[in-house]
Amino acid sequence: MTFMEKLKHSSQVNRSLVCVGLDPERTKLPECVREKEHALFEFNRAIIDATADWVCAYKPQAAYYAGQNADEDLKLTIDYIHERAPEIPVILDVKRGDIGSTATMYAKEAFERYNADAVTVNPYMGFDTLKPFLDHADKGVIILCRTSNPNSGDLQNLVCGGKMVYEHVALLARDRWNYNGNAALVIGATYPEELRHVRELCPDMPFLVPGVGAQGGDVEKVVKFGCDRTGHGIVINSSRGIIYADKTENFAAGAGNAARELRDLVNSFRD
Ligand SMILES: O=c1ccn([C@@H]2O[C@H](COP(=O)(O)O)[C@@H](O)[C@H]2O)c(=O)[nH]1
Repeated sequence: MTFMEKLKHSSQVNRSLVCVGLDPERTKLPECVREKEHALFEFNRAIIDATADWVCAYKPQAAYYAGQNADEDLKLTIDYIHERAPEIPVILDVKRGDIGSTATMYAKEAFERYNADAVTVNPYMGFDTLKPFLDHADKGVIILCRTSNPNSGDLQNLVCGGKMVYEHVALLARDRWNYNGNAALVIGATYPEELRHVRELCPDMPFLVPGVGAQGGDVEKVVKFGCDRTGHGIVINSSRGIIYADKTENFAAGAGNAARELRDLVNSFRD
């Protein structure tokens, strides 16, 4: 199955538009796992077991593994998701972007070394830097468009040629970069009006929407403005809001409850 087919299937089977962000920070882990070998993986494994029935995707953010000298934990985590919940796609959040020859190696890293189903990419350097990812027709390529952070408008809202930069990105993704039907966009939950606008520009494209939970995005607006005409088309990510819902040794059950509650809240706003 391609990433797009897998995502459609998992969101239907689990009736979910929720993605759990697997962004574990060693110092924040409960004591019962912190000292274990491969502590990040052990933490993730318990979270995956507790949430697999409530989500449509998992999104490990690569920085949490690279920054804590834990690449092996990332590999173990992705392998475990494929084994334990093979129907749920893995989005590797790395926001890559570099010249074509280097991008080819980044694509190999994401899709061959880590066996991710989809990857996030930064479009700042243009099409030739995205092509090595987009050419993997079975993999998802999720392009930063209007990101959730406070200063995302510094560049993304600049007007050139009568349109803002993020609008150019959305139109390029729709008209030029989606030649394999595997492109998607990142739109932050913290910018619901922009989400509404990009949905108008790209009625059929899937969106990864981070920024609910810890960043305070409005779930109702995300669902109402972001869903496509079939009531799908968005993957709503929450990382800290789910994985740290309970900081005790009952953390996994707490994450399971938080994921189920977010799924149900999202579904309460779907048509
Ligand atoms: O615009 C963006 C793009 C990516 N992210 C990533 O999503 C999660 C959000 O974590 P929370 O704990 O739910 O705030 C994190 O991995 C970011 O790197 C984003 O927040 N905004």
